[in-house]
Amino acid sequence: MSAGPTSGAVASTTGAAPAGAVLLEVRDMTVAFGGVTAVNGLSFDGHQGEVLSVIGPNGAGKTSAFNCITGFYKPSAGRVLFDGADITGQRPARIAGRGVARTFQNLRLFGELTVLDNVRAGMHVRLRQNAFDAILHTPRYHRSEQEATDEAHRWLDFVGSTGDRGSAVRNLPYGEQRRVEIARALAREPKMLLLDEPAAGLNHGEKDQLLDLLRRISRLGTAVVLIEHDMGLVMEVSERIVVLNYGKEIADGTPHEIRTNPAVIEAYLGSEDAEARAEAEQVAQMSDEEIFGEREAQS
Ligand SMILES: Nc1ncnc2c1ncn2[C@@H]1O[C@H](COP(=O)(O)OP(=O)(O)OP(=O)(O)O)[C@@H](O)[C@H]1O
Repeated sequence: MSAGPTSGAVASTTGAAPAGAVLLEVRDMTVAFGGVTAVNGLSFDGHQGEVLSVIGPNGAGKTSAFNCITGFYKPSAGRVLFDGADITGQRPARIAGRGVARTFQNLRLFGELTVLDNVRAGMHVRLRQNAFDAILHTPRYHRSEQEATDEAHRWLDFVGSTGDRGSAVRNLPYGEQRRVEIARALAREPKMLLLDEPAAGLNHGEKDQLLDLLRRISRLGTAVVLIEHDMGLVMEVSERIVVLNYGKEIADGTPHEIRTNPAVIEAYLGSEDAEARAEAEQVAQMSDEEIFGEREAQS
């Protein structure tokens, strides 16, 4: 078993592919629910070590696309390739085993389990234990359990979790629970991490911490794919942005290209959804210096 974030083990698990290599290939993906076509012929790539955001007004098909990539839905048509392998329609556990981890729009932690056990649950697939070890509690089993506990602590440190790690996770404030969910996903040492609206419900300070965390995850060599409505965060953290509207991709480019793309502005401003219009206004009011200056200063 690897030794967690402080050892640099995560970067090594991202495989031999060179930085920037294509990791995820979504090809002509369609997702239909009865009469509703949630995703309509979507194609995009995700690259190793990249922060990619998928944005679009409510109902644009972002979560449905995530669900297909991670095996929670089967696409009605099209293919998903990850790290060169066709994963279309595979079960979530199989896809996770290939190095794809995710978090959910609505938290999916084991509420009654401790914070520590929630994170340890994220790494059980990697533990070198067999039934023999587990039943007889062999020295190898104890060693492996201790290593898992140590590693869970390191991931919780990494995400900046400060809550009581021995208490039930449901007792933690919401922002803390979000961090624990990310720690659990990272404990799988994924090649790619998909985050569905990680800033939802966070206060200003927590969003700043999330921005910093996303950058640190990216520096580990893990590709990050983000669904997010907070346009300030999206513009600041993303290397590339894919924009969906009514299930179709309407743009794919850098934050600057997306911010000035007339089709994107129209999709947001033309939306009946007040939240989407507010997002568009938020971005329109930001200057390039405001969005990119801080990033350049830190890079
Ligand atoms: N399980 C489902 N059954 C039926 N319709 C669904 C299902 N999941 C999503 N849809 C529909 O598919 C469309 C796309 O939904 P989806 O949740 O993927 O959009 P989204 O871009 O993630 O939206 P949001 O930003 O609000 O989370 C919507 O019209 C939605 O009502």
